[in-house]
Amino acid sequence: MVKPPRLIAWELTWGCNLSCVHCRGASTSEIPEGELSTDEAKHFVDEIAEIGDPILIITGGEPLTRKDVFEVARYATDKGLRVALATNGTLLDEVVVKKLKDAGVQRVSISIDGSTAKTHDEFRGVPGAFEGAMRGIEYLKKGGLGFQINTTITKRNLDEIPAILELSTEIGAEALHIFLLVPTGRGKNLEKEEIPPVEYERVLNWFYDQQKNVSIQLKATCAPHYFRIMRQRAKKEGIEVSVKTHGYEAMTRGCLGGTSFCFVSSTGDVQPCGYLPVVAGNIKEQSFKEIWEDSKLFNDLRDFDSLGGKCGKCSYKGVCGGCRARAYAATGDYMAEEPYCIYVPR
Ligand code: HEM
Ligand SMILES: C[C@H]1O[C@@H](n2cnc3c(N)ncnc32)[C@H](O)[C@@H]1O
Ligand code: MET
Ligand code: SF4
Repeated sequence: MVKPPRLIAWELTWGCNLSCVHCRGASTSEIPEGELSTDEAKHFVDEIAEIGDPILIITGGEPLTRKDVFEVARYATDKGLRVALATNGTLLDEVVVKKLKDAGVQRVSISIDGSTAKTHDEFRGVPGAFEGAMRGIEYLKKGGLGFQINTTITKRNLDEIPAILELSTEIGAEALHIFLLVPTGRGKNLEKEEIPPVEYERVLNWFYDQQKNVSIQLKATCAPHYFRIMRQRAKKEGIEVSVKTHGYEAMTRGCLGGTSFCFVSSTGDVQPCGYLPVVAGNIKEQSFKEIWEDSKLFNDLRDFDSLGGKCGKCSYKGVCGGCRARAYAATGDYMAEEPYCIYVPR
């Protein structure tokens, strides 16, 4: 039996008020064609609830540009899903925060891609984006809604990551989740902004060390090599990786796409993640259950022994798996080896 997903990121709309250089989405101010209607959105929630009770991350585009976001969130909460909202923060105010709370939203993520307004605004394409996000965070705090910071690491902000961690702690974030740039969507020509593999190794080792120094939760998302590094470091320290020593990170793995996570686009395409533009099926044409359980794409991704190149030979393939989106961006084959890993399997 195929286990249901534990986490679904749902691009409720691709409409957005910012224009970030790296965005995986189309994210324009135009009204997207073929976007799920409110009824279709609710039907999708019904289908998810039929097979499980995952964390549902309502994302975008900018989900707060869609008027029925609260109605859809409420509906999902009532169906027993744990709802989180991913936003750039600029459209939050007192009323919006109250509506999110009333809809049962449990946590909000705010994207911060620079420790200063200059870096963040240049990244996000709109002056005032940083100030808007900080203002949004104040509203969340006043309204008593917990939040986490999501940061995408690129060459531009690599040196600011320690300052972003400090800022996240200072402003009272519950967690800092780091993402590593995937050159896809509008960011597809940003290969030159990806940090080189040795820098990945360095920043992820730094991240491992920080978990011992700070009280907020740190999580490496879209950085599958972290889970190898965690085990290599623990081995050196002479400790076993367990929930007791490494918390939640001990129970999860690098790439979750297709095994316990999937992404659903604004038009209903089901993908392993938002950065991998390969479609398993569309929920307007097939049931979500059928797509999740039976599609070739998801079944390929569940078979770690079919991974190509060095990922297939690696003893860490069970805990890492490489970034399938980066492999696809580099080669056109989503099962190919992760191109940004320096580890040589023995
Ligand atoms: C509860 C609050 C949380 C929020 C607000 C949040 C937010 C996000 C966002 C915004 C994304 C990117 C999705 C996208 O737009 O493509 C994401 C991705 C992801 N998150 Fe979280 N997250 C939360 C909790 C968690 C937890 C508890 C986990 C534990 C497994 C998790 C694991 C992931 C994974 C695996 C991805 C996949 C990224 C991808 O492949 O597209 N998140 N999360
Ligand atoms: C939902 C989160 O995904 C990030 N995000 C958007 N596009 C990309 C990309 N191409 N690569 C990595 N992260 C990305 C956003 O900055 C936000 O923090
Ligand atoms: N627009 C939101 C953000 O910037 C969520 C989706 S980003 C692809 O965090
Ligand atoms: S990353 Fe988020 S805020 Fe930025 S353009 Fe994309 S959807 Fe909009």
